[in-house]
Amino acid sequence: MSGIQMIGLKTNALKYLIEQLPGVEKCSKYTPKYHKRNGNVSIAASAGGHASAGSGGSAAALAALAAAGADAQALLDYGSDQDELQENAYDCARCEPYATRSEYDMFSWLASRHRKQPIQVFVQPSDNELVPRRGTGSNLPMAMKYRTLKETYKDYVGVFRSHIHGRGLYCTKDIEAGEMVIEYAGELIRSTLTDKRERYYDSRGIGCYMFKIDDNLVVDATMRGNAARFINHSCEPNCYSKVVDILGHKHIIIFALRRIVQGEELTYDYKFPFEDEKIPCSCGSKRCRKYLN
Ligand SMILES: C[S@@+](CC[C@H](N)C(=O)[O-])C[C@H]1O[C@@H](n2cnc3c(N)ncnc32)[C@H](O)[C@@H]1O
Repeated sequence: MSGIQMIGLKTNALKYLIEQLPGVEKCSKYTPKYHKRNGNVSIAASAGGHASAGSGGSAAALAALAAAGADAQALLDYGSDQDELQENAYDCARCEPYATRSEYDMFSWLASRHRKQPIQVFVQPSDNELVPRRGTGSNLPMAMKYRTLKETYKDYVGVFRSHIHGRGLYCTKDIEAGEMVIEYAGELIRSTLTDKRERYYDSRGIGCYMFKIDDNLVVDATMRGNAARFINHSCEPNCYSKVVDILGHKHIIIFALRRIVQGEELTYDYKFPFEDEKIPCSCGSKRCRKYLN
């Protein structure tokens, strides 16, 4: 098998596409099969590009081309009036950076509208139905519940595009009231460091994700964290956050305020302090306070 065959250049579908590339008319040694020069088109180049087989093809092709009208002609003319092809500044289109993505936001793809969100399924369990538990809402010691949470939380949550803001965390499997949902994980830092870090993140255009534990400690989830950092605020939330002492260490745990069904966005009240510079709230709840702070 020749190299040309191996990369598929002998397949008709590829020939059909390549012959439409801008600048192709400059390949003087190549005779186009489908997109003949000067608008002289073969059968397969008709209208939608679907090859019509059989002998009466040329008449059908002409009819189809006439039906396609200006569009087909525009396709054939494409590139013919371009004198020089532009060189790619990065040598190759594959090396070109994405123009629409923020340079430092590694997770902007999570908000893609092409990521299918979990479908909401409202099934109320009947009173005598045994609700499956995963040991994060039971009367077990906090350390045991926390261990179960670490092992299971990824089965229950997922990050998707949010109607509230950017990305949000969604419930992918029903969660019972009182259960641990996820830990707000990150780097535990002294609060004296936060201003310096915030300035650094701002200067680099990096979105800053921090959660205050108390006056001395802050969890910085900006560079090292988990999906909890994508939880949006709601004035009527379905979760709440609580600082929990587990074996002598402080952890921020997000708990379910009520039963949450698959497909619901998880939210908690940020309880931001009142400030003059307002952040408008878009939680959309009936009891929305209009601002986050
Ligand atoms: C921890 S992030 C939440 C994740 C964020 N949606 C993202 O995609 O990165 C917190 C920021 O999200 C925005 N946000 C969260 N909840 C909001 C709400 N209800 N209304 C408006 N903006 C909100 C605010 O800019 C807030 O500072």
